[in-house]
Amino acid sequence: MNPALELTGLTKAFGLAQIIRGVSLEVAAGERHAIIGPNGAGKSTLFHLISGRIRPTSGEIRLDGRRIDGLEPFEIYRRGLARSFQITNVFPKLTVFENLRCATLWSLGYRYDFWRPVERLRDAREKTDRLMEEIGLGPRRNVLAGVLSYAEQRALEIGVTIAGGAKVILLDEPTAGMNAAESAHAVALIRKVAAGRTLIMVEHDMGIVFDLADRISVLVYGRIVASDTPERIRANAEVQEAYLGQAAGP
Ligand SMILES: Nc1ncnc2c1ncn2[C@@H]1O[C@H](COP(=O)(O)OP(=O)(O)OP(=O)(O)O)[C@@H](O)[C@H]1O
Repeated sequence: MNPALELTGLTKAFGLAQIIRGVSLEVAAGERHAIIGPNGAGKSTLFHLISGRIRPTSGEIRLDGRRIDGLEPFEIYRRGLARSFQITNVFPKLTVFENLRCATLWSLGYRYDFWRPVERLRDAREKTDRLMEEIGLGPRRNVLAGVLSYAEQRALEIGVTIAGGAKVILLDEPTAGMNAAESAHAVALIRKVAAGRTLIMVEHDMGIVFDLADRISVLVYGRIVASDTPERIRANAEVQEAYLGQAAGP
């Protein structure tokens, strides 16, 4: 079986600055994979490369065995990889339901079309309702997104991300800015939406990373210095030295 996502010899330079310096990584289907590393290591750049926002200088990216490097972000999205963009996907003056329906309609192939058949709209409504329940926002159905709590907005944002039926989801710091209770709630949600999907996340909170991830890759100055189970990463001396320090020590 192909890995869900495979990076081979990936590099990215901005001018003379080599930011990603030969990253090879396989993420299995269904895996929850975390990418950690110090500030400036290149984690966001790696996400930009995978999601098509920027193109690699060299190397290859495969989604379920098929090359995606060089494709536009919307083409990569259509092939089943979606990335959360932290709030920016959410329209504040639309309700929770309307936000999710927008994303669902788009994913079902609706564009502005006067003649669209009503049956398919019913499909969209049902799909939207299921999605809203999945992310736990059923009780907030008719609330404007702009007045949701921050954590609820992040949940909505995850809903918008998965609306298109993506099999691989990239989450960029999904608990950033949350208090402990909100983070715990977000972790439960991530666990739920990750079921049956492949998840790759960048997260700074080591408690969450070690709790959620099946495997962890440590990126330091544009190179993966270790990629392993949480237990082995915790015990890895090079990782301790490069990044974790006391924070995740045994
Ligand atoms: N468009 C760009 N042009 C030039 N340099 C860039 C560009 N984008 C990122 N960089 C540089 O690449 C390096 C890695 O940045 P990146 O944001 O990927 O790191 P990161 O691991 O996500 O950091 P953080 O944990 O702080 O978010 C930084 O030194 C940054 O200044």
